[in-house]
Amino acid sequence: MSFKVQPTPPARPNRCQLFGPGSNTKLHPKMAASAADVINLDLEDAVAPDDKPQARKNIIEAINTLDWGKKTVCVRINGLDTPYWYRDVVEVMEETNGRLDMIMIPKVGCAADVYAVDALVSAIEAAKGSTKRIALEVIIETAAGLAHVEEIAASSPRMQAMSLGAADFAASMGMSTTGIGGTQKNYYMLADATAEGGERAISYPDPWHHVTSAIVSACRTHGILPVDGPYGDFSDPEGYRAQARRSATMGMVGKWAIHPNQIALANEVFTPSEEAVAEAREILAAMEEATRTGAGAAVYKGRLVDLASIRQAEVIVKQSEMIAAS
Ligand SMILES: CC(C)(COP(=O)(O)OP(=O)(O)OC[C@H]1O[C@@H](n2cnc3c(N)ncnc32)[C@H](O)[C@@H]1OP(=O)(O)O)[C@@H](O)C(=O)NCCC(=O)NCCSC(=O)C[C@H](O)C(=O)O
Ligand SMILES: [Mg+2]
Repeated sequence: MSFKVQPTPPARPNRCQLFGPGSNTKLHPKMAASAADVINLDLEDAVAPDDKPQARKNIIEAINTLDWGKKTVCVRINGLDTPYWYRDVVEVMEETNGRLDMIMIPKVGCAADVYAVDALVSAIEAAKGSTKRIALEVIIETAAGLAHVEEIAASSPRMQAMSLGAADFAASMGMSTTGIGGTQKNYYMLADATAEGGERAISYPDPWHHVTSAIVSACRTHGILPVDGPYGDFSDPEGYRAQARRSATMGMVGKWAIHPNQIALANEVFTPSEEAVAEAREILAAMEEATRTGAGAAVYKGRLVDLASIRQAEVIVKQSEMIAAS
């Protein structure tokens, strides 16, 4: 272990982030009543340019009047390369009544992008005399975002979460796909022609593996929640579940939903199952017994468990306890 202790991320559930355009007021009460942990009211790509001013007003109205329960309420502002973003921050922060929790910055490419928003947010908080500190979440969805992911994670004490935006990421990287998340039909492995059995098996690796791993590593280093972004085909629950399971296995804590039928899937995958929690507790018990007898390792169901297994098991138990307490 490094002398620098790995910081713990914010202890709040972030299994599902439900998105909805600020321009579609019909969706806002449904979002508030949903089972998502985080709500992302969107001013960016789901809102047409001419609709941005009205979308800001709608979002302010929704934040001020709807019952959001214990949800984390977040507004996605426009990118820093647009003329919209500063008014997004100013209007939403000045005209909401304290229920806003977080601002999401899309297409972040370097730490200075976060610094700029942090400066504006700080000035508005000071001017309002607000004691609540608005958190920041960023989306890694450009080549520059990936190249600078670690400095972005370290950019501000307001940083709470970092999401992967698969669609913009694919575009920025020049990837030959229009799919949003999931495996891609032209990204496949073909078994060696000389392999036994005749038929050449096809498998589909995860094209998002590298950026997912980079986000998780940057987030874990700096105590931030790593989150998987959208899965565009909301009529494909199995595809969503498979993508979410891969992300969870890689260390992400949740995933976006762009349609209500994805919420339960995210909550299912990112809530440790009773079976997983029971097994983790058994591993902890086995290691406690081993430690008591002076051994550094033990055998659990025919496999080795050691001190690292304690840390792995604790991740599952702590996550389950945090979700139960929320
Ligand atoms: C995608 C949609 C436009 C589909 O909407 P719709 O045609 O209304 O779907 P349904 O008829 O199947 O809806 C069934 C009921 O569910 C309600 N609904 C739909 N969407 C939502 C929602 N997001 N939150 C809450 N409730 C919702 C409908 O009103 C129906 O209700 P009822 O009539 O009472 O039965 C729509 O789902 C939508 O707008 N989704 C959000 C799109 C969005 O925000 N996109 C931005 C995020 S993804 C992104 O930006 C990419 C990323 O940045 C990247 O780069 O990867
Ligand atoms: Mg995007």
